[in-house]
Amino acid sequence: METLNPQSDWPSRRPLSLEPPAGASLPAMRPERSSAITLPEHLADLAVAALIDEADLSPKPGLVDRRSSGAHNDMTLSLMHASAMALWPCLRQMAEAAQDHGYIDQPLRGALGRIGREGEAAMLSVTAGVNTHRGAIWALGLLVAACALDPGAGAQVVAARAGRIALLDDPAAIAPDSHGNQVRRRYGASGAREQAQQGFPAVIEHGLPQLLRSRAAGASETHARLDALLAIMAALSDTCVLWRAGPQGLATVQQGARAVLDAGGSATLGGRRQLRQLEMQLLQLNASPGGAADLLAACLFLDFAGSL
Ligand SMILES: CC(C)(COP(=O)(O)OP(=O)(O)OC[C@H]1O[C@@H](n2cnc3c(N)ncnc32)[C@H](O)[C@@H]1O)[C@@H](O)C(=O)NCCC(=O)NCCS
Ligand SMILES: Nc1ncnc2c1ncn2[C@@H]1O[C@H](COP(=O)(O)OP(=O)(O)OP(=O)(O)O)[C@@H](O)[C@H]1O
Repeated sequence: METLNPQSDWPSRRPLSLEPPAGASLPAMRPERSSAITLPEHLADLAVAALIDEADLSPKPGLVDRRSSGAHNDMTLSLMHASAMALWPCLRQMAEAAQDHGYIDQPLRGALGRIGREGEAAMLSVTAGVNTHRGAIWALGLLVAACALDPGAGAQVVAARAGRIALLDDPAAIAPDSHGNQVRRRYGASGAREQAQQGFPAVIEHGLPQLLRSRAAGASETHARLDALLAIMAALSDTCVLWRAGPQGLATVQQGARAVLDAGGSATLGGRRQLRQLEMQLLQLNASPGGAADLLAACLFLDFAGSL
């Protein structure tokens, strides 16, 4: 585990402005589907767009964004982009496997597990071993597969279907001594696996409703997405935070995220003050809400896919 070095001159340690940088473009809108591409290709396009929009979204507390590398000293924004793009073939193959198969069963689960592990290998080869998107491959892989099984379905149905896939055992899965598993043992916490198995409640009950509420209240797309991230952070048992900062750190992150929303959200002066304080706390804890970031990408994917 990393230790905080207050003397570090790494730019990510400095809390920077909480305003979107001058000249930053608005997040990309949903990529349109051209008649020349297949449904699995389109779903992979949407998932990669969601990953790139998540990485670009600024100012995110503790996470890699356009301003800095947050609490990470092994990742940059360009690495996140390269990693997201390297995942396109694996996401397309997961959607193809589901479309070809047509229903949920053990062989489909096995195929998705194999493709997911190949996707992780592709990610690690592009990033020279850095875990940029492990949790995102898991969440988005399940969601593209669920979407390919029934492209007209709404977000809640897609997420529930993804949960049914996640509930099946993958006989070929290796049980690594991952950070998530260690935190599960130490604190009895639930993590990425359970979140998927429950049908992504952090996205369906918190992230997506907040995205829609903030848009309806007139917030810009950037602020609506930041509010969605904060709503997920406030509700999630994020094993990335637990691993680096323990239960006390997780409580600080959840309460801090809730305080931004209670102050009116990221678009308001009061909310921005709270957000700045949360960012300083995360940097002091050397913690980053990586699980919430993955679920924001999942939320953006479901938002894009909603009108397929
Ligand atoms: C289930 C996964 C994510 C492993 O989870 P585990 O908690 O053991 O690992 P790890 O500590 O590496 O965490 C994974 C990542 O999940 C994200 N995360 C953390 N907490 C949460 C949470 N509460 N909810 C959602 N995501 C979270 C973080 O980004 C974290 O880095 C997955 O990598 C896996 O088992 N893959 C096997 C291959 C497979 O079956 N793929 C299928 C694709 S459909
Ligand atoms: N913008 C982002 N910035 C940082 N992490 C992100 C971002 N988007 C998604 N993540 C997720 O966060 C996870 C990386 O977090 P982290 O580096 O804390 O995990 P780790 O490699 O398990 O642990 P550690 O780095 O503490 O040893 C990735 O799996 C990734 O999916």
